[in-house]
Amino acid sequence: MTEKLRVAVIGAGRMGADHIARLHHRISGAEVAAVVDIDVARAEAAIKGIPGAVALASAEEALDNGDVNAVLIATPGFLHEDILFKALERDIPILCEKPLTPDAASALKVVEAEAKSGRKRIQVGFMRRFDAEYAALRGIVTEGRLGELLVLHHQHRNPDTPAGFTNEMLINDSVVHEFDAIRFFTGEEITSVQVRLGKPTRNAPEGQHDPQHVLLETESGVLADVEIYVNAKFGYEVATQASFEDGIVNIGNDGGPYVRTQGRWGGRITPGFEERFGTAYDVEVQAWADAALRGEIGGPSAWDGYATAACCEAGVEAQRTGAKTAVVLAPKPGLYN
Ligand SMILES: NC(=O)C1=CN([C@@H]2O[C@H](COP(=O)(O)OP(=O)(O)OC[C@H]3O[C@@H](n4cnc5c(N)ncnc54)[C@H](O)[C@@H]3O)[C@@H](O)[C@H]2O)C=CC1
Ligand SMILES: O=C1[C@@H](O)[C@H](O)[C@@H](O)[C@H](O)[C@H]1O
Repeated sequence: MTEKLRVAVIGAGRMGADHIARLHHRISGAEVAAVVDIDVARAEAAIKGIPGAVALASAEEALDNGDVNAVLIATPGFLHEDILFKALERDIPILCEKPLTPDAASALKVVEAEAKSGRKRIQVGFMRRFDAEYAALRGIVTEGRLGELLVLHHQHRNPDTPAGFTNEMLINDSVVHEFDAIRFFTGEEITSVQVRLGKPTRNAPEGQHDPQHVLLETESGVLADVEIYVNAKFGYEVATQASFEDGIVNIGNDGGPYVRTQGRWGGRITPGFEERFGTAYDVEVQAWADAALRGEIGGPSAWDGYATAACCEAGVEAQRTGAKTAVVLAPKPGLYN
């Protein structure tokens, strides 16, 4: 049995660099063995101060490296499929940043390949499941102490978007987390998606309609709505209000110390996802490492990656047509039950 994960991190950009620091400083049972980036200077900068780590220019090279026994994929989503297949072939633990792949057909191919192998190796980076408040809301649903969950209201607000963030990316990059969170809270699949485009902000770049309102339904009829607003300027805020038969639960609203000083009162809004979900990412990666050392996964599976990809596909179609669009899933392989 492996005693330590020797991880190849593929992609050393915003998220990859954050995961490299986490693996190096805070995660036990796992170390950075290699960092891959097409921008080799970036990979070299990322391994500085990490003894024994090497900078490489391709995922193939990393996966062929005898010192590597696990992989964390943090390249843009359209590059995930190829690396996933190579890593599955090597039968090593995989933590794949969301999205699993950018479309349902390719995600299903990954699910089918893993199911054929008979063992789950892929964990998908839906870190919100590891946030204490998300887990608490899921706990309230499963305990049933507030009765049935009826309606979910989600807000997903980013201060701004990186260059090249397209209209579809509001769904594929951002709302994908809400699809997963709604599936997580309810324990159900999403059955339909509708997208409404209202009055846009002047702060959105050319070609991007922001904000958007996404309306969803789950198998038992729970209704959910998501305000996705990615040029909201004021800070990074991701919150949910859940209506139950016997109560209302809010998570993700500004917490932290409420300070009164020098004639002012208030707190701080997190500037980005690294700060808002920093602890959740730590817990996520630790859960992955612990489970991988037991030969298991410790969080959302390739099926979750596939199901959310199918929601995104319906969402992008709904963005275009404005119509309520069904989410149709392939039969779930027994491995994921
Ligand atoms: N869970 C979460 O909250 C978040 C997840 N993500 C996900 O993380 C992944 C990476 O996103 P970011 O770090 O924001 O992107 P980024 O653009 O900052 O970084 C991507 C890196 O991959 C490198 N790269 C591109 N092609 C490559 C190739 N063929 N081989 C090796 N390296 C290559 C780029 O040079 C760059 O350094 C995406 O899947 C994204 O959806 C991103 C932000 C937050
Ligand atoms: O995954 C993420 C980004 O890719 C995405 O662009 C943001 O909207 C999300 O809040 C963040 O968690």
